Amino acid sequence: MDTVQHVFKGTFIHSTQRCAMEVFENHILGTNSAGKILFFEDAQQQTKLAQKWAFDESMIEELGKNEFFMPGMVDTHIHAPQYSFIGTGMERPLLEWLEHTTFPIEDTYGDLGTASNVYNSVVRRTLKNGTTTACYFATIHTDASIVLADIASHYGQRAFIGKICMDSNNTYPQYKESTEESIKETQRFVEALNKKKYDRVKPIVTPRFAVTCSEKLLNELGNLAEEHQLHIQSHISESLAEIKEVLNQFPNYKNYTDVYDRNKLLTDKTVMAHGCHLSNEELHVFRERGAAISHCPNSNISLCSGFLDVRNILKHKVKLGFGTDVAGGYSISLLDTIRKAVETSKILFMEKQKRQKETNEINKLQKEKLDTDKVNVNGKDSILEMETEYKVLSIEEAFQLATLGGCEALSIDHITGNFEVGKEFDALLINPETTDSPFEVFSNIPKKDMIQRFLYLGDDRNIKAVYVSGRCVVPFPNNS
Ligand SMILES: O=c1[nH]c(=O)c2nc[nH]c2[nH]1
Ligand SMILES: [Zn+2]
Repeated sequence: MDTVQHVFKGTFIHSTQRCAMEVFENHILGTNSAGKILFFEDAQQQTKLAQKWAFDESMIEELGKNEFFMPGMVDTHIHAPQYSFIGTGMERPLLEWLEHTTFPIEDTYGDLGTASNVYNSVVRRTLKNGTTTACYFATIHTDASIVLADIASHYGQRAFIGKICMDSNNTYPQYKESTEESIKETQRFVEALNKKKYDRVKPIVTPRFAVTCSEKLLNELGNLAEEHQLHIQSHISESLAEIKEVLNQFPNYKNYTDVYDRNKLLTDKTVMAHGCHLSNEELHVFRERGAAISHCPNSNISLCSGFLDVRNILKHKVKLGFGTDVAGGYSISLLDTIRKAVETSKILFMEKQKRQKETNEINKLQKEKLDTDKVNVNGKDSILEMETEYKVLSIEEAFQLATLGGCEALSIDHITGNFEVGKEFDALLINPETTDSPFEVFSNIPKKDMIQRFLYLGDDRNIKAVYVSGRCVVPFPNNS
């Protein structure tokens, strides 16, 4: 029989595919030595569960009155080396920002000391802020990318690590590799990570974006991913200038999505960052392939790239997770992403409302004109089509996307993402009443309101502990 490792009692919140947020008060959850959830039931079943699973009731860890567990958050898109310049240099649009800020700094990561220092910081900082799974871009340097994998594994973060591939760079030519080198080094990187047999760290094939990749490179990377059944990540349709560049570089392709799709880079293990300007036709292809989008609202605003219409992505049933996109995004916290995603959706809502009002007014004038002129021929064609009702992304839906949604996007939702029995326990213990909490909990506040307040106002001071696969990884052990 499974040995019980932890038993927690108190309030738990999580999402399922059908329900954005479920709150379970007075519940009891047990994990085994493999970090999997053995039981999750009403605490009235405590004695029965203790007998069934042969644990002593004195081992139960009881949560404080307003404390609760939530699933760990999933950052589906983050650039580890860019953490060194987070919060600076965002006055330029994407392509200029890459040329002037990003490429020159990433180019220095051939130095393992630099890499080790920054990668230690970014893994610690993300974990402390509740990122239990991170999907990282590193740089083109293979050995430094292996260092990132070692560090993520050392701290117990669940991670995908990508050694960046790019064989063309018109704006900063010293930062690139030859096509052959890029493929050979990706193979070496994948082999090195596989050899290490990490528990929860995996390689991910990472063409930077079509702008810095030749067709041959994209093609070979697609073959490699197919042969070894690997995950894939890249960027797509982030800014209009980028799309123009891609259409110029790849004249024989129908659109940006087609460039990745015809090179086998759009699979059910693919996560593409941004997608702000994807057409509905392209979203259909995403849906058919089972490929995911990483929504990075902080970066989309910071680099003035565009607004992603989350509602339209969900309507097309494309898998969707959240990304901080550090350092195009200036915050490593997914709580910030949750807020920016809701705000972006509200901005789109207001824009649509304004358009609807104007459409109404035009239609009214048009109708009056038709009536007075008694013009009937094709009269209906003059009436503008009304937008159907637009529903703003709720804070609960944003919570769902930051947790279970991220796991779906990375195709690990069968492993973790909520508190279903059998899944690995990736979780955050939240204390809304910690002494230096950035918000107050007044007495008798309803639980749902307190949770909302944490999502809008909380930060790492409220994250008392972080668990990945049942192992407590924050607070950090004394010697690490
Ligand atoms: O936000 C972004 N950050 C990057 O580093 C990058 N590279 C290509 N496209 C990109 N977009
Ligand atoms: Zn990015």
